[in-house]
Amino acid sequence: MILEARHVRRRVRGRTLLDDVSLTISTGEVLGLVGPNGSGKSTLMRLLAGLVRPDRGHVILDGRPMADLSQREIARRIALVAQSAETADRITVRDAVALGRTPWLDALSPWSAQDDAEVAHALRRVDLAHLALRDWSTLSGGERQRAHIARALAQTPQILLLDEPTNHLDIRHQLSVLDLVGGLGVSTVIALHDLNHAMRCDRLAVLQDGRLQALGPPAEVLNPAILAQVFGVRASALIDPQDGSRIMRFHPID
Ligand SMILES: Nc1ncnc2c1ncn2[C@@H]1O[C@H](COP(=O)(O)OP(=O)(O)OP(=O)(O)O)[C@@H](O)[C@H]1O
Repeated sequence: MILEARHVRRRVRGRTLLDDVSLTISTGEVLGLVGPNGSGKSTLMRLLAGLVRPDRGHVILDGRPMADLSQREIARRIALVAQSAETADRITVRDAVALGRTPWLDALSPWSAQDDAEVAHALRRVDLAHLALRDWSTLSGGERQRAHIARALAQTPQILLLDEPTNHLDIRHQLSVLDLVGGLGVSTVIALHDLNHAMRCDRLAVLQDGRLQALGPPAEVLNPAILAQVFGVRASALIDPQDGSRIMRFHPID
């Protein structure tokens, strides 16, 4: 399953939010999307999810223009966890996650034991099985975030789009979400602000003012020129003595 943006542009009320962005998400890769606030990451996510259409260019899913696919066909292949995802209040966590099964259900395929198993598995993966019967409205921000990820996993997508999935999470759950994403084997686009977290991705796309500034392996993409131009910082690299991995410390450029 390959998802591709070809020269997409998105304008809203005379403002260009994305301009001539082209990228391909290959099977099984984790593509990180980074860029300053307002650079167009969420807009690109929504285009890739088929929620909005480009007014120039195309989004192509497995060789077919997204515009030719029904929402149901898209939802069987792509799951989005949006930044401010909301769910109706009077619902248990389990039922909220079960909504992820919707694209797979119809009169000929009613809810089955298989759907139960997918929901239970998704809840376990995000460490929420113990809260399955809780009322959604009682969850903390981070628990909600993990429940949204579980809902997306229950959808069993071939492509997962995660818009800043770690932003409400404590450090342990941030790491567990990143480990989970890395181990899923599902093509994933993940918008991140923490550039050290972004280093774990297979490739990075850097957006600035709606334009793609760089695309490639993280160590190449987050070079001094891009860090200065796009993020307004310089980095010093430190080596973790425990495993030899490289960590960046950032300093503002005056
Ligand atoms: N419907 C809209 N009408 C007008 N401007 C919009 C609309 N939606 C988004 N924008 C603007 O488009 C730009 C890109 O927004 P977007 O949410 O894609 O950025 P982002 O990179 O995800 O930002 P952040 O890191 O702050 O979440 C922003 O300047 C935003 O204010």
